[in-house]
Amino acid sequence: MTTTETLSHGLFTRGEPVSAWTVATALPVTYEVRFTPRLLDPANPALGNAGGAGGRRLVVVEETVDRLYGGRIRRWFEARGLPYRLCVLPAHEQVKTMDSVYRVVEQMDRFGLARRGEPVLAVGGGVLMDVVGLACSLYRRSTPFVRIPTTLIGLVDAGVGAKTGVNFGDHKNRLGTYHPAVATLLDPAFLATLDRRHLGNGMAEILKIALVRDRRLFERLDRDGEALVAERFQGPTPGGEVLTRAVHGMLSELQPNLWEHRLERSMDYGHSFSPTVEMRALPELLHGEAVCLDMALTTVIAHRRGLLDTGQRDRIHRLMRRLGLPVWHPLIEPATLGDALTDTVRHRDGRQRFPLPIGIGDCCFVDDVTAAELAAAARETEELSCAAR
Ligand SMILES: NC(=O)c1ccc[n+]([C@@H]2O[C@H](COP(=O)([O-])OP(=O)(O)OC[C@H]3O[C@@H](n4cnc5c(N)ncnc54)[C@H](O)[C@@H]3O)[C@@H](O)[C@H]2O)c1
Ligand SMILES: O=C(CO)[C@@H](O)[C@H](O)[C@H](O)[C@H](O)COP(=O)(O)O
Ligand SMILES: [Co+2]
Repeated sequence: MTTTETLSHGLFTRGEPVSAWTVATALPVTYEVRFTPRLLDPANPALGNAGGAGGRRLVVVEETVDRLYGGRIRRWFEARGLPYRLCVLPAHEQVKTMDSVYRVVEQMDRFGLARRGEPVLAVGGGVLMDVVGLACSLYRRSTPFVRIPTTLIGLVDAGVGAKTGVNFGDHKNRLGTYHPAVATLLDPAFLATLDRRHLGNGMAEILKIALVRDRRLFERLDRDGEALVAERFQGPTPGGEVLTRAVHGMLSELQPNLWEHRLERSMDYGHSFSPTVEMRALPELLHGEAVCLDMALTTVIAHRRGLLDTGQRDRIHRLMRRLGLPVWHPLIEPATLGDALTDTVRHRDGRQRFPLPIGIGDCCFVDDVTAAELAAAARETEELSCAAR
């Protein structure tokens, strides 16, 4: 058995007869998230430059978005004489499955996608982002893609992180990868056609960020949230600070722990019980609505623990209602919460690691929430919800 004295790159032996190797390397990842107004203006080159100019583009567009913007997208490419193919994909929670991923992979094969120089463009909401992202992370073991989010959740959350995924059986996001897009282009103009319910849905993920790390963002939501939803971020009420603070807050939390080696994650707030609740209610509840139910319950738990006062609890619930979001639902009950607790503990490697708000704008993590505490909090949340009607 030879003894290796020299250490080749990343391969370590210890000067003994070689029978075991340790391979260590780092995977450098850089990606850009940029506000890109007037994205579909043919004078704006961003759509074709993102991820590197040149080459053809496979453009995967969610079917509603194609109906609303597909003509402008086609005209953008044709005005510039750039070769492209547009693939229209139905993308909503009930088709967030591997079958949708395979549909994208089939289009990638038919297009004859080059491995590195032809990033796929994903244009749609969070479901489309997650499906196309997963297809790109699997295709030839990693294919670049560019995200163009068209919903509020997409703009501030699904479009800016590293996660891709689909549901499997009754389990939310059970299959997925960490595969950030090479670039995300944010154009709030897409919100002009987003319905009110989906705007409120996105506000829930912005409220998540505000409650655990950004009190000023909460103040902006409290002051302007209803008007921003009514105006779809296109009116006189200034929405730029809300969107910018939301994206900045998300990226500030994601960047240092992008692969989630640490499972105490403030961006998990609102996502301890919501995955189970969302999937059991499907298709009744949107993702953000389930997240809001989770936050309304955990706000009550935090209040019962003295982490925030009665005025703060009631102010948070009041804002949720003003944004058109639910504060309580029949699935917020002991059996469902118990099942959610069990699955979340598995997801967090054996501990609860529940983010709980401290006042408004900060959070801590706890591992000792009991079934009795959950049951009492669920009852109190229902009572508060009934009293507010
Ligand atoms: N990967 C992540 O980090 C991450 C983060 C947050 C949420 N998510 C996922 O995102 C999903 C929720 O995303 P979503 O709220 O965007 O839902 P969605 O993707 O289902 O889109 C919502 C609906 O809006 C329509 N739509 C999209 N853009 C439109 C526009 N500009 N105008 C009019 N209608 C438009 C679509 O047809 C769709 O029916 C969930 O599956 C959630 O798990 C992922
Ligand atoms: O919903 C998502 C991601 O899917 C985000 O809004 C959320 O903040 C976080 O990423 C949570 O960690 C939930 O993500 P997941 O691992 O359960 O998919
Ligand atoms: Co979420």
